[in-house]
Amino acid sequence: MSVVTPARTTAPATSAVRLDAVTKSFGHVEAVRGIDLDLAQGEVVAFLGPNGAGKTTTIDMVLGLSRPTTGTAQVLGRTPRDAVAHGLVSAVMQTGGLLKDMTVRETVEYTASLFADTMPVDEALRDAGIEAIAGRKVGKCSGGEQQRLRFAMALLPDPALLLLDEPTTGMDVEGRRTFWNAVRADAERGRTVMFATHYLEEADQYADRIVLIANGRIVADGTGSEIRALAAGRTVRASVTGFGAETEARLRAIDGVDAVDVRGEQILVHTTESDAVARFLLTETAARDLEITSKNLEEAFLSLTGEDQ
Ligand SMILES: Nc1ncnc2c1ncn2[C@@H]1O[C@H](COP(=O)(O)OP(=O)(O)OP(=O)(O)O)[C@@H](O)[C@H]1O
Repeated sequence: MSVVTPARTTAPATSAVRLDAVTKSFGHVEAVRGIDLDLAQGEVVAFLGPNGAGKTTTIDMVLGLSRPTTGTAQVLGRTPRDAVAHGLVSAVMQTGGLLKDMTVRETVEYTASLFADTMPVDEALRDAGIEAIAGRKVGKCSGGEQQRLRFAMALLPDPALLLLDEPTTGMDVEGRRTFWNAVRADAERGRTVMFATHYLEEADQYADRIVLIANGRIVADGTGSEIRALAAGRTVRASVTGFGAETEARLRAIDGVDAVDVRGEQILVHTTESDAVARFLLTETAARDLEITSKNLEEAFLSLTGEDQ
């Protein structure tokens, strides 16, 4: 494998990742149902979504491990396979691929020997924050240390794009923090990073941009605070008889209301201002059985995709 065109010399106008109307089906399962995505070079982007959302399937297509059923995937203006073959893309996966009896340094040295040209092993160890444990056997490393080791291995070809698929699953809080600080410090130097996660806090803390995915579709795309606002809302439910279009319009006009669903006598409102909505329903309509619930991220995903209806 040869290493060409480091990130900084690629034309800035080229997207790091570009997906156009990408779908992926496995038999009857539509894992990805039409994703358009454009990542600029140097962005740190979280791919956030619940189990089965289609994160891994999408990342596999960006890595060239599988092809879209329809649509196109491009990485730095090339096909994913071509980009990988040119050493432009690396990945840190959740598990696998480490030999317990080798030391951390030996593992990185061995991986480096598989490439025609790599960054110095010491530099990769340093950037991944594992210099101090370079002499330790892999089998004696914690889960977090092993992930930083995988990160060091992924850095060797100095890839323009780094993909991480739920890299901190099973790690404790401290392990997570150390891991992400290493990734973030490295990204400051211009690398594009795309990572999949279940954790809103992780996405919020370490990504510049969050792409929210559910049921194979992008349901929101924005900064951490924009996405947090979606998850921070509450759901107000009530039964109302004689709820007309004019009342519904007034309800929708209340600040903070972002979705109103009327099904027969059941009214369901998603809002960041649940007190104002409750007050309106109780004083201006014949609402009864009013209930306010916090919306967790999973519910936010479901209502955004309409899967809860
Ligand atoms: N090889 C496959 N064959 C059949 N179905 C698959 C295959 N790979 C994925 N799927 C299905 O596609 C959907 C999306 O899976 P995917 O692994 O991409 O989700 P994910 O967001 O990465 O989930 P998780 O967070 O649980 O890893 C799921 O319903 C999954 O069962």
